[in-house]
Amino acid sequence: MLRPLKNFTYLPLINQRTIYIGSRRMAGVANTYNEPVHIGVIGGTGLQHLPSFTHAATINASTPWGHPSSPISILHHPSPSTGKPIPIAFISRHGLHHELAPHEVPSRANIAALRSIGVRTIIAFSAVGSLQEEIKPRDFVVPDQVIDRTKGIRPFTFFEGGMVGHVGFADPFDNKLADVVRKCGHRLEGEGVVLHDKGTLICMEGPQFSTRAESNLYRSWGGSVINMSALPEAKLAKEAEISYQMICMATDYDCWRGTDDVNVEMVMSHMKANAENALRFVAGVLDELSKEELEDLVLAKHLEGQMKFAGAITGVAGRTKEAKEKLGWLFPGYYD
Ligand SMILES: CSC[C@H]1O[C@H](OP(=O)(O)O)[C@H](O)[C@@H]1O
Ligand SMILES: Nc1ncnc2[nH]cnc12
Repeated sequence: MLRPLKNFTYLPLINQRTIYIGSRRMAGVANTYNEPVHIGVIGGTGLQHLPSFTHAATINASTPWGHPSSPISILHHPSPSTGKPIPIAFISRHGLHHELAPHEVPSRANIAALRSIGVRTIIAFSAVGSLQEEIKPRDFVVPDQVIDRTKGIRPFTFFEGGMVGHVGFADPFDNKLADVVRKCGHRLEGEGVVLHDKGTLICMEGPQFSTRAESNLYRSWGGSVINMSALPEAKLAKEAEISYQMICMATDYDCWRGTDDVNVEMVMSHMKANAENALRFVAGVLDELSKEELEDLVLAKHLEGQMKFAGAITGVAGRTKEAKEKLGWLFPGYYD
């Protein structure tokens, strides 16, 4: 069994009386959850809900970096080994109705809110364009590298305003978690799921799609797939000592082929047609992560404490009160 974290801090909660599951409006779901939740899922385009899970609570979180993209839904996933419910925290990246553009997603609030309720492992889902012929629309990719083509307009770090931190980002995703995700994806192969084990993900600024010249440039760099959402999400997860892996589903060939240029309708129709596989993939990963032998991975024991030192480069005399307060909220006890 996963144990409660030490130093667990509860979120300030705001009363909420109404929650949404799928298209159903439900009243009376709890607005607090008194156990730590270790696994988070961030749903992207076309994956705004995880409808097959039991909805245990809806948390309206507030962080020093604002409110997350959506209320956090606490979902119960039955552990395949014990049958006991494992709680999962779900956030819809673009809001409950896709009202947030990629550059408007409050990634710091999303990551900070998830960490504050105990989350140490995040599975993030994304609809991506394919930059390679062999990655066909509806194929899944577990990327292992990222090229940053955002434009510096999104807040991208927790360490600023009087406390400097430098975290390693050579591997933007968590290799151990990636292995679990790949294993689960391969189990579904032959049932309509095609999985590519690796890939370089280009994260562009958007919200406009790429020009043809850009698309060809990214191909010449060895890019496999493209989206607008991996960054700063993956950077912030790394800073927050959270094990993070993105699962990508190709929805188009961007515009490099010269025919069938990407548009929103194309993305949504592939997402809709393959949503069942996407949900099965995520559920399979959650099944696996619920196993007792993966407890240390789920708790990201291998990352624990790394920011104590990475964030202590600023001498005590140089630290501002505001930075100390904000980082103290994220990492209770680290910089006392
Ligand atoms: C609707 S097409 C562009 C949009 O789709 C992807 O979203 P997400 O990564 O959240 O699934 C892409 O990153 C863009 O935000
Ligand atoms: N071609 C594309 N470019 C950027 N983000 C995307 N998301 C889905 N398809 C995309």
